[in-house]
Amino acid sequence: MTSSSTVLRAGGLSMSFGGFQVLRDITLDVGSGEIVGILGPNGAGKTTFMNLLTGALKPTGGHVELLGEDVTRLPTAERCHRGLARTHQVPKPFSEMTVFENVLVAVNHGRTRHSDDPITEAWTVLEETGLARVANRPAETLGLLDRKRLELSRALGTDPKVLLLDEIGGGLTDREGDELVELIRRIHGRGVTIIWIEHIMRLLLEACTRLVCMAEGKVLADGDPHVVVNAQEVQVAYFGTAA
Ligand SMILES: Nc1ncnc2c1ncn2[C@@H]1O[C@H](COP(=O)(O)OP(=O)(O)OP(=O)(O)O)[C@@H](O)[C@H]1O
Repeated sequence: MTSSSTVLRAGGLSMSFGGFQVLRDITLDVGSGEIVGILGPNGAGKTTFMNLLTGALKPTGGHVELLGEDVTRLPTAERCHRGLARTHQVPKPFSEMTVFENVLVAVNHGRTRHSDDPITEAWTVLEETGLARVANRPAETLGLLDRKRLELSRALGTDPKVLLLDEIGGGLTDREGDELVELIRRIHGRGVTIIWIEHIMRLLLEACTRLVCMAEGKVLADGDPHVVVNAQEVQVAYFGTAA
């Protein structure tokens, strides 16, 4: 049974592509106010899992609950209106629009609550994510790091209750990584629950209250981040050898 503080629930989620089973019976409850990191080797099924949570893919088994309601059959846009936003591993902005316009679209069309002042709200997001300096540039002219910041900005523009991040830290310097952790903590401090898929373990250990390790489409370990990272089965799955 889902606890009253559970904001997102994967109930026995499975996914197959043709005869290839990518996810096997994944059950995960995410409570309000958690920052849950998800790590696992390439091909573990992390992005597929996120795609099932957001509705980009329909599961071959199991269900998804958002804020206590079954949303398994709802499309991505409807889940977004209910408070579930994501970033993509490969940024997907509206390329010919400016950075500001991209976020304005999110503010105007990604929320249930009508914004009385979408321009100020979009600007506030860009200031928070550090993109105000390039607000008037077409999105297609941004480098990779700013495209990732724009992914995050567009997600924040929808005013999410639950934010899913897919490898947003890749390619950052140590200092940029520190800034990202700080930003994610700030967003979390406003009451947003966060699920963060990432390969950079340092970032997850610094930011997350809980860590889940996936391998071969299953949850291998789930709990305190330092305990999970040091678990022998996680070391073997992730590094190929025990520490
Ligand atoms: N649309 C698809 N059709 C067929 N196979 C797919 C499809 N999407 C993903 N897969 C396969 O499912 C497996 C899991 O992929 P997924 O992208 O979810 O893994 P991941 O853990 O996110 O990996 P990475 O860390 O490399 O991003 C991989 O073997 C992948 O090739």
